[in-house]
Amino acid sequence: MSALLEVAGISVTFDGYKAIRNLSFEIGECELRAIIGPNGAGKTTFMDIVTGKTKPDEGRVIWGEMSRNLLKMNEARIAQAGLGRKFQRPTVFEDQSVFDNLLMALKNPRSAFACLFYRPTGADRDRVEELAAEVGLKEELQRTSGELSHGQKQWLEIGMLLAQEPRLMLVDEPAAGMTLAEREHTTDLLVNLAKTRAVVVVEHDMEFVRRLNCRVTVLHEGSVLAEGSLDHVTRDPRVIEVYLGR
Ligand SMILES: Nc1ncnc2c1ncn2[C@@H]1O[C@H](COP(=O)(O)OP(=O)(O)OP(=O)(O)O)[C@@H](O)[C@H]1O
Repeated sequence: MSALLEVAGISVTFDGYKAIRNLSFEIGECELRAIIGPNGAGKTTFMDIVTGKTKPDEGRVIWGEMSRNLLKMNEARIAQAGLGRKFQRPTVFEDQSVFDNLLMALKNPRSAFACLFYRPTGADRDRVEELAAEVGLKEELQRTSGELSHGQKQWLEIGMLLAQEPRLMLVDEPAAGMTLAEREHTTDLLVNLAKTRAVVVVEHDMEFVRRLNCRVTVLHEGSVLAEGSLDHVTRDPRVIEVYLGR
């Protein structure tokens, strides 16, 4: 399997502290991957580098079959190239309905002129309904987004990200603050999404990661410490040491 995203030998230093050290990582098309690691392991910085928010001091970040160099692109161009990122805190427009939030997220022309005269087409409405069904919000389309539960807001934001048709979605701590039922829905949703695109989930909740039933990458001190199934990595003495030995 050829990689969709290839990160090779990246390093980043902040004020003399090496937050990422010679880190390499690959993910293929339609692969689901969990990234775990203790606080300060470099998970957020890693995602910042892949999405163009932070530039590494060294290394390569290569994307897609054309082997495009993401380090030469800014955040907006990286997003256009097909990398979508979902941050931990939902940022939906609370005063707007679920329908309108999804509609605004559709991949339509975004010039000021086009926005001013924008009227949704039948195809736009169908796509919004499809997205709502995909994330489990079909019954909530007319509700004001601010009324949704925390979990539902997260799903709405995942739907808004999906509207941009990313080939790789980076999802930061989706389970945080969710009820058990919401967590279960979210794992099913992510597993389903990874059937048609690559999904990277950064998560602390091990039960959640277990339910994802996917390959796991363990980061520690800015490098990959272990990789494999959750059972494989949690049996690794170095991983046990990092999580329990201090
Ligand atoms: N802008 C910055 N300036 C200085 N140090 C930074 C900066 N960003 C991150 N760091 C440091 O780099 C290291 C990695 O941080 P990062 O946030 O990537 O870890 P993390 O694995 O996401 O942690 P958490 O699980 O707590 O979110 C930490 O020691 C952090 O303090």
